[in-house]
Amino acid sequence: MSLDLNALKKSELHIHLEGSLEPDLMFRLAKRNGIALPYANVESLRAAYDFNNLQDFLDLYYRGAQVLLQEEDFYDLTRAYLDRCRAQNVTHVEPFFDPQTHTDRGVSMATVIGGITRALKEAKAEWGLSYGLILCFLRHLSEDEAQHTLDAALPFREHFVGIGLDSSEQGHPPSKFKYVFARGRDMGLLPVAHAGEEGPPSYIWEALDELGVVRVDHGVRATEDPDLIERLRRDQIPLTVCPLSNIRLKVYESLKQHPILDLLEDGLKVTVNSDDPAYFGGYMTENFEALRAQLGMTDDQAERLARNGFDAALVPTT
Ligand SMILES: Nc1ncnc2[nH]cnc12
Ligand SMILES: [Zn+2]
Repeated sequence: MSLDLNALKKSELHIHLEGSLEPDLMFRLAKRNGIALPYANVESLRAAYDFNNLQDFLDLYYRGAQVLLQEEDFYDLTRAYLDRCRAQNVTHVEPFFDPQTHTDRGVSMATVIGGITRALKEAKAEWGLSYGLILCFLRHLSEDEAQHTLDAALPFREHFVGIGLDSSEQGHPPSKFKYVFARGRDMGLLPVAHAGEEGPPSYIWEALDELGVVRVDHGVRATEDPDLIERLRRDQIPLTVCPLSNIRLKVYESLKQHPILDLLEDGLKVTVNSDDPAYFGGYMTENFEALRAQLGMTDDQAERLARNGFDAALVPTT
């Protein structure tokens, strides 16, 4: 009998809440808010989930997020994701949210953070979930806009523990956000950043040396730079790897080419995560199952990957 990957206790460190918006909820919220979607039904929306790269996906992801308007919408989104966590024995989560995607449409920071944290607190009280929320800056926008976003979030400082960097990677190096990250660090916010998903290894170096990140999101292109691999191993910098995402966004042609298990065996602190599960065909269990089916992940490797998810957490886990 092999290990039950759904029952395995797991921690998720790389999940965009907006990326957990399932098509049926998207349609329900569109109806509730009187928003027209450019798709006739859930099936035709799902059929559009055929991406050639990160930008292709982001275009749909930002459009989908437009159905989120009221506090209740952010609550329903987060609650639905946390219900999946409970069903898959994910007992700790450190989710990202993208305030600029919402505040730029006139939705207030209070509405966004209020809905998300209500669901997180409820899950903690109901079934003992532990969590830490991470506010992400959109890297295709300017550093000034990121500074304004941090200002707008300050009244809610107690509700998030970290700052992150996401959206279109190519052409938007981490160094572009050096000052806002320095300010966030001074406030005690823990810095993380997407780097080396589509961007070159130099972006991972910048995330480490210029933003001072304590964890790298994706980071898979580190495999192109042996000195960087040595740095990540020496300092045990966690990588939040997202296998199904990397296939859907064509970072790798198939999981058979994915380096996650080689990185694990090389002594790097790699973790398994879902990224945008509603768009990429799976939550945590499905990601672990794909690694077993396609890469021959052993039970021992699954247990080490799951344990790394807890070791790499920013805040205490249950
Ligand atoms: N995989 C990803 N990379 C960069 N930005 C994102 N925003 C949501 N998912 C993302
Ligand atoms: Zn991501």
